Amino acid sequence: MDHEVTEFGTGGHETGYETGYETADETLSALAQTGEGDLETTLRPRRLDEFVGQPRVREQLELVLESARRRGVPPDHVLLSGPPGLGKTSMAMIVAAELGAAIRITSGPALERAGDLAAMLSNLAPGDVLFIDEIHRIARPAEEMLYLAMEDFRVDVVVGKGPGATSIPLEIAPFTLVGATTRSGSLTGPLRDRFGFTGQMEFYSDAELELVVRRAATILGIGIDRDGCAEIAGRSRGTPRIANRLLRRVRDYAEVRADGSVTREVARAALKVYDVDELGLDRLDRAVLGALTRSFGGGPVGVSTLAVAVGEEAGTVEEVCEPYLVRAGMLARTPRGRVATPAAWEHLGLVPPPGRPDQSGPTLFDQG
Ligand SMILES: Nc1ncnc2c1ncn2[C@@H]1O[C@H](COP(=O)(O)OP(=O)(O)OP(=O)(O)O)[C@@H](O)[C@H]1O
Ligand SMILES: [Mg+2]
Repeated sequence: MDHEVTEFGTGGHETGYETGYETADETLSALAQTGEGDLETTLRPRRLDEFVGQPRVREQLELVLESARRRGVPPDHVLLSGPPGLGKTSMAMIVAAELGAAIRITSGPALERAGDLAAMLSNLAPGDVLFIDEIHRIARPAEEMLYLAMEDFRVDVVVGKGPGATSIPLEIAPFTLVGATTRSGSLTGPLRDRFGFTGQMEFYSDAELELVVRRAATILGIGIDRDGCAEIAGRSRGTPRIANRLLRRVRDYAEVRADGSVTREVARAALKVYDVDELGLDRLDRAVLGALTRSFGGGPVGVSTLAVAVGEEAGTVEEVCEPYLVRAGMLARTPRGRVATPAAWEHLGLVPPPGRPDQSGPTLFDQG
Protein backbone atom coordinates (compact mmCIF):
# COMPACT_ATOMS: atom_id res chain seq x y z
CA MET A 1 0.00 0.00 0.00
CA ASP A 2 1.25 3.46 -0.80
CA HIS A 3 0.67 5.81 2.09
CA GLU A 4 2.90 8.60 0.86
CA VAL A 5 0.39 10.25 -1.40
CA THR A 6 -1.12 12.96 0.73
CA GLU A 7 0.77 15.73 -1.09
CA PHE A 8 -1.63 15.25 -3.99
CA GLY A 9 -4.38 16.43 -1.75
CA THR A 10 -4.79 20.12 -1.17
CA GLY A 11 -3.16 20.18 2.23
CA GLY A 12 -6.08 18.50 3.91
CA HIS A 13 -3.98 17.07 6.71
CA GLU A 14 -5.73 19.04 9.40
CA THR A 15 -9.15 17.68 8.53
CA GLY A 16 -10.83 14.95 10.47
CA TYR A 17 -9.02 12.49 12.71
CA GLU A 18 -10.01 14.26 15.92
CA THR A 19 -11.93 11.65 17.82
CA GLY A 20 -13.50 14.23 20.13
CA TYR A 21 -15.82 15.32 17.38
CA GLU A 22 -19.39 16.04 18.52
CA THR A 23 -22.27 17.20 16.40
CA ALA A 24 -23.99 20.52 16.83
CA ASP A 25 -26.97 18.89 18.49
CA GLU A 26 -25.32 19.33 21.88
CA THR A 27 -25.96 23.04 21.67
CA LEU A 28 -29.58 22.83 20.66
CA SER A 29 -31.61 21.76 23.63
CA ALA A 30 -32.56 24.10 26.40
CA LEU A 31 -30.85 21.57 28.65
CA ALA A 32 -27.58 21.44 26.77
CA GLN A 33 -24.54 22.01 28.93
CA THR A 34 -21.00 22.66 27.86
CA GLY A 35 -18.17 20.51 29.13
CA GLU A 36 -20.21 17.36 29.27
CA GLY A 37 -18.87 15.93 26.03
CA ASP A 38 -16.46 13.71 27.94
CA LEU A 39 -19.31 12.34 29.98
CA GLU A 40 -21.12 11.42 26.81
CA THR A 41 -18.05 9.48 25.74
CA THR A 42 -17.96 7.67 29.07
CA LEU A 43 -21.58 6.63 28.68
CA ARG A 44 -21.23 5.39 25.14
CA PRO A 45 -21.87 1.66 24.78
CA ARG A 46 -18.68 -0.02 23.49
CA ARG A 47 -19.89 -3.35 22.16
CA LEU A 48 -22.95 -4.55 20.34
CA ASP A 49 -24.22 -6.54 23.33
CA GLU A 50 -23.93 -3.45 25.54
CA PHE A 51 -26.10 -1.48 23.15
CA VAL A 52 -29.62 -1.18 24.54
CA GLY A 53 -32.59 -1.26 22.16
CA GLN A 54 -32.65 -1.11 18.34
CA PRO A 55 -33.10 -4.90 18.15
CA ARG A 56 -33.69 -4.84 14.41
CA VAL A 57 -30.63 -2.79 13.48
CA ARG A 58 -28.53 -4.76 15.96
CA GLU A 59 -29.51 -8.11 14.55
CA GLN A 60 -29.02 -7.00 10.96
CA LEU A 61 -25.66 -5.45 11.71
CA GLU A 62 -24.54 -8.52 13.63
CA LEU A 63 -25.14 -10.61 10.52
CA VAL A 64 -23.33 -8.17 8.24
CA LEU A 65 -20.31 -8.04 10.55
CA GLU A 66 -20.14 -11.73 11.37
CA SER A 67 -20.38 -12.81 7.76
CA ALA A 68 -17.63 -10.37 6.73
CA ARG A 69 -15.49 -11.62 9.61
CA ARG A 70 -15.88 -15.20 8.44
CA ARG A 71 -15.02 -14.34 4.88
CA GLY A 72 -12.07 -12.28 6.04
CA VAL A 73 -13.05 -9.18 4.09
CA PRO A 74 -14.15 -5.72 5.22
CA PRO A 75 -17.96 -5.58 5.45
CA ASP A 76 -20.13 -3.59 3.08
CA HIS A 77 -20.50 0.11 3.68
CA VAL A 78 -23.00 0.96 6.41
CA LEU A 79 -25.38 3.92 6.57
CA LEU A 80 -27.00 4.79 9.91
CA SER A 81 -29.92 7.16 9.85
CA GLY A 82 -32.30 8.58 12.41
CA PRO A 83 -32.98 11.59 14.64
CA PRO A 84 -30.21 13.03 16.87
CA GLY A 85 -29.09 11.22 19.99
CA LEU A 86 -30.36 7.72 19.13
CA GLY A 87 -26.88 6.20 19.02
CA LYS A 88 -25.60 6.54 15.45
CA THR A 89 -22.12 7.67 16.48
CA SER A 90 -22.01 5.03 19.20
CA MET A 91 -22.99 2.38 16.68
CA ALA A 92 -20.29 3.53 14.24
CA MET A 93 -17.66 3.11 16.96
CA ILE A 94 -19.10 -0.29 17.79
CA VAL A 95 -18.79 -1.42 14.17
CA ALA A 96 -15.07 -0.71 14.34
CA ALA A 97 -14.72 -2.28 17.78
CA GLU A 98 -16.53 -5.44 16.74
CA LEU A 99 -14.27 -5.73 13.69
CA GLY A 100 -11.18 -5.00 15.75
CA ALA A 101 -10.48 -2.23 13.24
CA ALA A 102 -9.17 1.29 13.59
CA ILE A 103 -11.66 4.08 13.07
CA ARG A 104 -11.04 7.40 11.33
CA ILE A 105 -13.59 10.05 12.09
CA THR A 106 -14.64 13.03 10.04
CA SER A 107 -17.83 14.76 9.02
CA GLY A 108 -19.60 15.95 5.89
CA PRO A 109 -19.06 19.66 6.56
CA ALA A 110 -15.33 19.07 7.16
CA LEU A 111 -14.94 17.56 3.68
CA GLU A 112 -15.35 20.76 1.77
CA ARG A 113 -12.60 20.05 -0.75
CA ALA A 114 -12.14 16.75 -2.52
CA GLY A 115 -8.47 16.95 -1.58
CA ASP A 116 -9.36 16.69 2.09
CA LEU A 117 -11.14 13.44 1.42
CA ALA A 118 -8.38 12.16 -0.88
CA ALA A 119 -5.89 12.66 1.94
CA MET A 120 -8.04 10.73 4.37
CA LEU A 121 -8.77 7.92 1.95
CA SER A 122 -5.19 7.41 0.92
CA ASN A 123 -4.10 7.22 4.56
CA LEU A 124 -6.44 4.34 5.35
CA ALA A 125 -4.93 0.98 6.23
CA PRO A 126 -6.62 -2.19 4.97
CA GLY A 127 -9.78 -2.93 6.94
CA ASP A 128 -10.02 0.50 8.56
CA VAL A 129 -13.42 2.00 9.27
CA LEU A 130 -13.95 5.51 7.95
CA PHE A 131 -16.78 7.25 9.80
CA ILE A 132 -18.36 10.26 8.11
CA ASP A 133 -20.87 11.95 10.38
CA GLU A 134 -23.55 14.20 8.85
CA ILE A 135 -22.74 12.65 5.51
CA HIS A 136 -25.66 14.45 3.87
CA ARG A 137 -23.68 17.68 4.20
CA ILE A 138 -20.70 16.51 2.16
CA ALA A 139 -19.70 18.81 -0.71
CA ARG A 140 -20.33 17.67 -4.27
CA PRO A 141 -16.72 17.11 -5.44
CA ALA A 142 -15.94 15.06 -2.33
CA GLU A 143 -19.12 13.08 -2.79
CA GLU A 144 -18.18 12.21 -6.35
CA MET A 145 -14.77 11.07 -5.22
CA LEU A 146 -16.46 8.92 -2.62
CA TYR A 147 -18.46 7.03 -5.28
CA LEU A 148 -15.32 5.59 -6.83
CA ALA A 149 -13.66 5.00 -3.48
CA MET A 150 -16.65 3.09 -2.14
CA GLU A 151 -17.10 1.01 -5.24
CA ASP A 152 -13.61 0.30 -6.53
CA PHE A 153 -11.35 1.41 -3.66
CA ARG A 154 -9.80 3.95 -5.97
CA VAL A 155 -9.42 7.73 -6.06
CA ASP A 156 -8.68 9.87 -9.06
CA VAL A 157 -6.32 12.61 -8.01
CA VAL A 158 -6.07 15.60 -10.30
CA VAL A 159 -2.55 16.98 -10.58
CA GLY A 160 -1.91 20.39 -12.08
CA LYS A 161 -4.33 22.99 -13.38
CA GLY A 162 -5.93 23.97 -16.66
CA PRO A 163 -5.30 22.08 -19.91
CA GLY A 164 -2.17 20.43 -18.49
CA ALA A 165 -4.04 18.82 -15.61
CA THR A 166 -3.92 15.08 -15.49
CA SER A 167 -5.88 12.67 -13.40
CA ILE A 168 -3.91 9.91 -11.69
CA PRO A 169 -5.84 6.90 -10.44
CA LEU A 170 -4.64 5.77 -7.03
CA GLU A 171 -5.46 2.53 -5.38
CA ILE A 172 -6.59 2.79 -1.78
CA ALA A 173 -6.90 0.13 0.90
CA PRO A 174 -10.19 -1.78 1.11
CA PHE A 175 -12.09 -0.07 3.89
CA THR A 176 -15.60 0.16 5.32
CA LEU A 177 -17.39 3.46 5.20
CA VAL A 178 -19.86 4.13 7.98
CA GLY A 179 -22.03 7.15 7.29
CA ALA A 180 -24.42 8.76 9.75
CA THR A 181 -27.21 11.13 8.88
CA THR A 182 -30.19 12.74 10.53
CA ARG A 183 -31.80 13.21 7.13
CA SER A 184 -31.39 10.25 4.85
CA GLY A 185 -33.92 11.93 2.55
CA SER A 186 -31.39 14.55 1.54
CA LEU A 187 -28.77 12.01 0.53
CA THR A 188 -28.38 11.76 -3.23
CA GLY A 189 -29.52 8.54 -4.85
CA PRO A 190 -26.08 7.48 -6.12
CA LEU A 191 -24.57 7.88 -2.64
CA ARG A 192 -27.40 6.03 -0.91
CA ASP A 193 -27.17 3.18 -3.42
CA ARG A 194 -23.53 2.55 -2.61
CA PHE A 195 -24.23 1.55 0.95
CA GLY A 196 -24.73 -2.18 1.29
CA PHE A 197 -26.68 -1.83 4.51
CA THR A 198 -28.84 0.95 5.95
CA GLY A 199 -29.74 0.87 9.63
CA GLN A 200 -32.77 3.00 10.39
CA MET A 201 -32.59 3.92 14.09
CA GLU A 202 -35.98 4.25 15.79
CA PHE A 203 -37.04 6.09 18.92
CA TYR A 204 -36.61 3.95 22.05
CA SER A 205 -39.44 2.55 24.13
CA ASP A 206 -39.81 3.64 27.76
CA ALA A 207 -38.68 0.19 28.91
CA GLU A 208 -35.50 0.45 26.84
CA LEU A 209 -34.83 3.94 28.15
CA GLU A 210 -35.17 2.66 31.70
CA LEU A 211 -32.32 0.30 30.94
CA VAL A 212 -30.31 3.17 29.47
CA VAL A 213 -30.90 5.25 32.62
CA ARG A 214 -30.03 2.34 34.91
CA ARG A 215 -26.83 1.63 33.01
CA ALA A 216 -25.76 5.29 33.09
CA ALA A 217 -26.60 5.58 36.79
CA THR A 218 -24.40 2.58 37.51
CA ILE A 219 -21.50 4.01 35.54
CA LEU A 220 -21.84 7.43 37.19
CA GLY A 221 -22.43 5.99 40.67
CA ILE A 222 -25.87 7.53 41.10
CA GLY A 223 -28.31 5.89 43.51
CA ILE A 224 -31.69 5.58 41.80
CA ASP A 225 -34.72 3.38 42.33
CA ARG A 226 -37.03 1.78 39.78
CA ASP A 227 -39.61 4.55 39.87
CA GLY A 228 -36.91 7.16 39.48
CA CYS A 229 -35.66 5.38 36.35
CA ALA A 230 -39.18 5.13 34.98
CA GLU A 231 -39.90 8.81 35.60
CA ILE A 232 -36.77 9.92 33.74
CA ALA A 233 -37.27 7.38 30.93
CA GLY A 234 -40.84 8.55 30.36
CA ARG A 235 -39.70 12.12 29.82
CA SER A 236 -36.77 11.43 27.53
CA ARG A 237 -38.53 11.75 24.17
CA GLY A 238 -37.50 8.27 23.14
CA THR A 239 -33.86 9.39 23.07
CA PRO A 240 -30.94 7.94 25.09
CA ARG A 241 -28.91 11.14 24.93
CA ILE A 242 -31.77 13.02 26.55
CA ALA A 243 -32.25 10.24 29.13
CA ASN A 244 -28.60 10.53 30.14
CA ARG A 245 -28.79 14.30 30.25
CA LEU A 246 -31.93 14.36 32.38
CA LEU A 247 -30.37 11.82 34.71
CA ARG A 248 -27.44 14.14 35.32
CA ARG A 249 -29.72 17.10 36.00
CA VAL A 250 -31.85 15.06 38.36
CA ARG A 251 -28.68 13.89 40.09
CA ASP A 252 -27.67 17.56 40.61
CA TYR A 253 -31.02 18.26 42.19
CA ALA A 254 -30.88 15.12 44.34
CA GLU A 255 -27.48 16.09 45.68
CA VAL A 256 -28.33 19.70 46.44
CA ARG A 257 -31.96 19.54 47.54
CA ALA A 258 -32.39 15.93 48.71
CA ASP A 259 -30.29 13.13 50.18
CA GLY A 260 -28.51 12.32 46.91
CA SER A 261 -30.58 9.38 45.78
CA VAL A 262 -33.16 9.58 43.03
CA THR A 263 -36.77 8.60 43.64
CA ARG A 264 -39.85 9.38 41.58
CA GLU A 265 -40.59 12.46 43.73
CA VAL A 266 -37.05 13.76 43.40
CA ALA A 267 -37.10 13.21 39.63
CA ARG A 268 -40.43 15.01 39.28
CA ALA A 269 -39.37 17.98 41.36
CA ALA A 270 -36.06 18.23 39.51
CA LEU A 271 -37.57 18.06 36.02
CA LYS A 272 -40.04 20.74 36.96
CA VAL A 273 -37.13 23.02 37.75
CA TYR A 274 -35.60 22.25 34.35
CA ASP A 275 -38.82 22.91 32.44
CA VAL A 276 -39.26 19.37 31.17
CA ASP A 277 -42.92 18.45 31.18
CA GLU A 278 -44.60 15.06 31.70
CA LEU A 279 -44.23 14.18 28.03
CA GLY A 280 -40.62 15.25 28.03
CA LEU A 281 -41.26 18.33 25.92
CA ASP A 282 -38.74 21.04 26.67
CA ARG A 283 -39.01 24.76 26.21
CA LEU A 284 -38.27 24.70 22.49
CA ASP A 285 -40.83 21.97 21.79
CA ARG A 286 -43.47 23.88 23.69
CA ALA A 287 -42.49 27.11 21.95
CA VAL A 288 -43.04 25.41 18.60
CA LEU A 289 -46.43 24.09 19.63
CA GLY A 290 -47.29 27.43 21.24
CA ALA A 291 -46.47 29.37 18.07
CA LEU A 292 -48.31 26.87 15.90
CA THR A 293 -51.49 27.11 17.97
CA ARG A 294 -51.52 30.63 19.37
CA SER A 295 -49.86 32.58 16.55
CA PHE A 296 -50.94 30.56 13.54
CA GLY A 297 -54.29 29.25 14.71
CA GLY A 298 -53.12 25.65 14.43
CA GLY A 299 -51.65 25.94 10.94
CA PRO A 300 -51.00 24.96 8.28
CA VAL A 301 -47.81 26.98 8.39
CA GLY A 302 -44.44 26.50 6.69
CA VAL A 303 -41.57 25.21 8.78
CA SER A 304 -39.37 28.24 8.07
CA THR A 305 -42.07 30.63 9.28
CA LEU A 306 -42.53 28.49 12.35
CA ALA A 307 -38.79 28.51 12.98
CA VAL A 308 -38.62 32.30 12.75
CA ALA A 309 -41.49 32.56 15.21
CA VAL A 310 -39.55 30.59 17.83
CA GLY A 311 -36.20 32.16 16.97
CA GLU A 312 -34.57 28.93 15.85
CA GLU A 313 -33.12 27.65 12.60
CA ALA A 314 -35.49 25.73 10.37
CA GLY A 315 -33.13 22.76 10.37
CA THR A 316 -33.26 22.54 14.15
CA VAL A 317 -37.04 22.66 14.27
CA GLU A 318 -37.24 20.10 11.50
CA GLU A 319 -34.63 17.62 12.73
CA VAL A 320 -34.70 18.03 16.49
CA CYS A 321 -38.25 19.02 17.51
CA GLU A 322 -40.51 17.73 14.80
CA PRO A 323 -39.65 14.03 14.67
CA TYR A 324 -40.70 13.60 18.26
CA LEU A 325 -43.72 15.91 18.06
CA VAL A 326 -44.93 13.92 15.07
CA ARG A 327 -44.34 10.65 16.87
CA ALA A 328 -46.18 11.97 19.94
CA GLY A 329 -49.13 12.76 17.69
CA MET A 330 -49.06 16.52 18.30
CA LEU A 331 -47.89 17.80 14.98
CA ALA A 332 -48.67 16.71 11.47
CA ARG A 333 -46.63 17.47 8.38
CA THR A 334 -48.98 18.14 5.49
CA PRO A 335 -48.23 19.30 1.95
CA ARG A 336 -49.49 22.77 2.93
CA GLY A 337 -47.40 23.03 6.08
CA ARG A 338 -47.31 22.06 9.74
CA VAL A 339 -50.57 21.51 11.54
CA ALA A 340 -51.33 21.18 15.26
CA THR A 341 -53.38 18.12 16.16
CA PRO A 342 -56.10 18.17 18.83
CA ALA A 343 -53.59 16.51 21.19
CA ALA A 344 -51.34 19.54 20.88
CA TRP A 345 -54.09 21.97 21.87
CA GLU A 346 -55.00 19.72 24.73
CA HIS A 347 -51.42 19.36 25.94
CA LEU A 348 -51.08 23.15 26.09
CA GLY A 349 -54.38 23.41 27.94
CA LEU A 350 -55.98 25.24 25.02
CA VAL A 351 -59.23 24.80 23.16
CA PRO A 352 -59.08 24.77 19.36
CA PRO A 353 -61.01 27.70 17.86
CA PRO A 354 -64.57 26.63 16.95
CA GLY A 355 -65.65 25.92 13.41
CA ARG A 356 -62.22 24.99 12.13
CA PRO A 357 -62.26 22.34 9.48
CA ASP A 358 -60.85 19.02 10.56
CA GLN A 359 -57.20 19.56 9.76
CA SER A 360 -56.20 15.99 9.58
CA GLY A 361 -58.42 15.59 6.52
CA PRO A 362 -57.51 16.49 2.95
CA THR A 363 -57.96 20.26 3.33
CA LEU A 364 -57.31 20.80 -0.36
CA PHE A 365 -60.84 19.72 -1.09
CA ASP A 366 -62.49 21.87 1.58
CA GLN A 367 -63.14 24.78 -0.74
CA GLY A 368 -65.45 22.52 -2.77
N1 LIG B 1 -28.39 2.12 22.79
C1 LIG B 1 -27.83 2.89 23.71
N2 LIG B 1 -27.57 2.44 24.93
C2 LIG B 1 -27.03 3.24 25.86
N3 LIG B 1 -26.69 4.52 25.65
C3 LIG B 1 -26.91 5.02 24.45
C4 LIG B 1 -27.48 4.24 23.41
N4 LIG B 1 -27.59 5.00 22.32
C5 LIG B 1 -27.11 6.20 22.65
N5 LIG B 1 -26.70 6.23 23.93
C6 LIG B 1 -26.18 7.39 24.65
O1 LIG B 1 -26.62 8.55 23.98
C7 LIG B 1 -25.51 9.39 23.66
C8 LIG B 1 -25.70 9.89 22.27
O2 LIG B 1 -25.53 8.86 21.34
P1 LIG B 1 -24.84 9.13 19.94
O3 LIG B 1 -23.86 10.23 20.05
O4 LIG B 1 -24.34 7.83 19.46
O5 LIG B 1 -26.09 9.59 19.08
P2 LIG B 1 -26.18 10.08 17.57
O6 LIG B 1 -27.29 9.32 16.96
O7 LIG B 1 -24.83 9.97 16.95
O8 LIG B 1 -26.59 11.57 17.68
P3 LIG B 1 -26.30 12.80 16.65
O9 LIG B 1 -27.23 12.62 15.50
O10 LIG B 1 -26.62 14.00 17.44
O11 LIG B 1 -24.86 12.71 16.27
C9 LIG B 1 -24.26 8.51 23.84
O12 LIG B 1 -23.25 9.20 24.47
C10 LIG B 1 -24.69 7.39 24.73
O13 LIG B 1 -24.34 7.71 26.04
MG1 LIG C 1 -23.49 11.47 16.33
